[in-house]
Amino acid sequence: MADAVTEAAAKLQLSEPAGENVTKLQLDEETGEIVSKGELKKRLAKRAKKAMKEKNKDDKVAGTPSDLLKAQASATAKKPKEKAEDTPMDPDAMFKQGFLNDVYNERPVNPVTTRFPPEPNGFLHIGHAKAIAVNFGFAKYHGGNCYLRFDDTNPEAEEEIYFTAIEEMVCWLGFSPYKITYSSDNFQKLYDTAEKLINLGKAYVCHCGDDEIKLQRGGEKGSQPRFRCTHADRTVEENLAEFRGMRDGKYKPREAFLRMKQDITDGNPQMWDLAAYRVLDKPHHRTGSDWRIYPTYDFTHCLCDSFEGITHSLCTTEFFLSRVSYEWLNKQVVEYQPMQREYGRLSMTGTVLSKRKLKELVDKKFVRGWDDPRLYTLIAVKRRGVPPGAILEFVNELGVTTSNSLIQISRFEQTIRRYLERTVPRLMMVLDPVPVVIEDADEFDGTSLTVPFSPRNPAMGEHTIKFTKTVYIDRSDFREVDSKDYFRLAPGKTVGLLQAPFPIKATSFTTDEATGKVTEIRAVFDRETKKPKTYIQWVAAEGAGSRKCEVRIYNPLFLSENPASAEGGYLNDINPESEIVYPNAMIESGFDEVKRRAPWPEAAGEDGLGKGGPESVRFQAMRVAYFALDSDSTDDKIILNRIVSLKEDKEKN
Ligand SMILES: Nc1ncnc2c1ncn2[C@@H]1O[C@H](COP(=O)(O)OP(=O)(O)OP(=O)(O)O)[C@@H](O)[C@H]1O
Ligand SMILES: NC(=O)CC[C@H](N)C(=O)O
Repeated sequence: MADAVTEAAAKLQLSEPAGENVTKLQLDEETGEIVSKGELKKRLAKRAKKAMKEKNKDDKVAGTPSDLLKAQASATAKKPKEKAEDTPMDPDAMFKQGFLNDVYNERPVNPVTTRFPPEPNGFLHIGHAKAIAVNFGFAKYHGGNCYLRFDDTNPEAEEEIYFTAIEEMVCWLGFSPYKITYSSDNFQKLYDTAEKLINLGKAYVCHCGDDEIKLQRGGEKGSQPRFRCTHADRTVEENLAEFRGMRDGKYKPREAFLRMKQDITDGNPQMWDLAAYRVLDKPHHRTGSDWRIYPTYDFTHCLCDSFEGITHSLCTTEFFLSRVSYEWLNKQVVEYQPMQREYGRLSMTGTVLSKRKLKELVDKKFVRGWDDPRLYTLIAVKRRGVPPGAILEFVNELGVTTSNSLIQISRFEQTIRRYLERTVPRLMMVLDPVPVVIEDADEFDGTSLTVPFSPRNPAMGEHTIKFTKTVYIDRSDFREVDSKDYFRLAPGKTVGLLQAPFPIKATSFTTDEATGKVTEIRAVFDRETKKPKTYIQWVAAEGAGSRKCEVRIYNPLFLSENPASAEGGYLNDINPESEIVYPNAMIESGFDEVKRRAPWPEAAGEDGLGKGGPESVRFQAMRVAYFALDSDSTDDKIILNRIVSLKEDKEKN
C-alpha cells in the first residue's frame, strides 16, 4: 500500500518539500519508492551499471518557517513539466475516422438524428457507455440531435426505477437528450401500422406453439425443409378480425400472435415470419391496462426509428442480421427510411455484466448494492469516483469498429489513471496512522506551509497545511528493525517528510503489549542530511485541521479473468480481498478545500461548483492512490473509495 508509489506522485513535484534537495524526487520503478534523484541515480547505476545523466539542482534547505514559505512559493512557480500523457487525445477522434466516419459518409445528411434506445429493465453497464458515446457523440459531432428512447415494449421486465437511473447516467456522461421518448408513446400508431401490414397481406395471426414454429423453421439444426403453417393462408379480413380479437382479450398469452409474412425460405432467420405482436397479461408502467397486446422489438424498433426521423440507427453487431427485417418492414409501411448500421460491443473481462448475475451478487450481499464500486454498472463506476470524461476517453481510445472489444479491467484503469493524473489535486493521507513525535520541532509546531494542489498545473491553486510537532505517518513506512535495503523510517534511520522543513530520524518507539503493534515513534529532525534517500507523506495532528476518515480500497471482485467459467461458478471466484477497509485513516486539512471546490475535474456531466455528487470530490493521495468521496459519507464521517491505484497492479509491501 504505502509502496503503491506511483509514477504520478513521482513525476508530480507536489511532493517537493520546502528545501531544494527535495525538488528532485523520483519514482524508483523497481521498488515503487519515491526517492531522491541522487539515490535513484545510485540505484540505477548499480543495477544497470550505467551512470544516469541527471541535472543537479542545489537548493538549500529552508531553515526557518519563513524561508520555508518562500521555498514553497518558488517550488509552486516552477515551470510545469510537459509530458506526453498530459495531452489528452482528440475527443472527436472516433467520429473523424474509421467506422463512424464511413457510416456518416454513407448518408451525409444534415441534420443528423440518432437515438440511444435502452430497454428499462436494468441498470446500464460499462458497455452501454459505449452505446451512449457512439449515439449521442455522433449526433453532437455532426451538429445534430440524439433521442433517449426507452424501448419499453415488454412490461414483464421493465420497472420504473430504471427510467430515472438511465436518464441520470446519460446526463452524467455529459449528454443532453434532444427528447426523451418511449416506444410505448407509439402504441396506437404501431397498432395502426400492424393493421396496415395485414391489409397489405404481409401479416397473419398464428396460433402455433414453440415446437411447431421450430419445425417450420427447419427443425433441429435446420436440417428439414422450411415451410409455413396454414394460418398464413388466412384472408386479410380474417386476420384483421383475429388481430382485433387479440387486442380485445379473445386470447390468453401464447394462444395467438401476429406474424409478419416475410420469406420463410430466405437464408436469413430474421426473415422467417417473425413475431410482430404478442398477447401479454401484464399492465404496462405507462399505459396501464390499455393494451393486452404488445409489439415485439423487431416490429417496434425500425418503425420508431422512422417515426422519429432517425438518420443513422447505430446498434451493436448482434443486430446485423436484423438489418434485413428492419429494412423490409419499413419499406412495406412507412415513407421515411432510416439506416441501421452495427458496431462492436464493449465487454470487460474479470467481471460479470449480466443482470441475473449482478442481481445474485447484490441479493446474496457479496457487494454493497447495484452501485457497489467493485461492479461495472455505470452507477457503480460513478460511485467509485471514475470521472465521466475518463469513460468517454476510454471509449474513444478503443475506437469504434465492427469488432467486439473484450477489454481487461487493467486497461480501463490505465486510462482512468492517466486522466486523473492530469485533472485532480494532490493531498497527503495515511491509511494506517502511527504518531511520530518530533522532539525538537517546537519552533515549527503550528507553522503554516503553502502547498500547490498540483505542481504541474498551477491553475489548480494552492492550499495551506499546518506542520505539527506530532505528525502521523503510515505504519508501513516504519520498520522496527532496520535493514540495508530499506529506505524509509527505522530506528537510527532518516527519511524525508514531504513538504516538511527537515528530514526526521527515528530515535525510539513504543509498542502495545497486547498486540505488539507500534503505538508511537519518537524522532528528531536530521538537520545534517540534506538529501534523504526517500520521502514519505504525513498528516498533521487532528487539532491542526487533519481529519479522520474511513478508506475503502477496492481490488477486482473476481480472482480470474473469466469468472463466469470459473470452477464452481462465478460466486466461487470472488476475491476475498476485493474490499479492504481502513477505518482509522487520516487526511490532511486540504481535503476540505478539495471538497468545497469539487467537481474535479469540471466536466459536462458534473458542471458547476458543487453540482457533482460526492464522487466528484476526487484527488490523488500521494504515494497511496486516487480517491473519491463515497456516497455513504456524512458531514461528520468521511468515507473514501479508491478509484485506482497509482501504478498498475504492482503494489508491494
Ligand atoms: N456491451 C455493449 N456495448 C456496446 N453497446 C451496447 C452494449 N450493450 C448494449 N448496448 C447497446 O445499448 C443500447 C441499449 O441497450 P439495451 O439496454 O436495450 O441492451 P441490452 O443488449 O439489453 O443490454 P444488456 O447487456 O444489459 O443485456 C442498444 O443499442 C445496445 O445495442
Ligand atoms: N437496435 C438497438 O439498438 C437495440 C436496442 C434494444 N433496446 C435492445 O434490445 O438491445
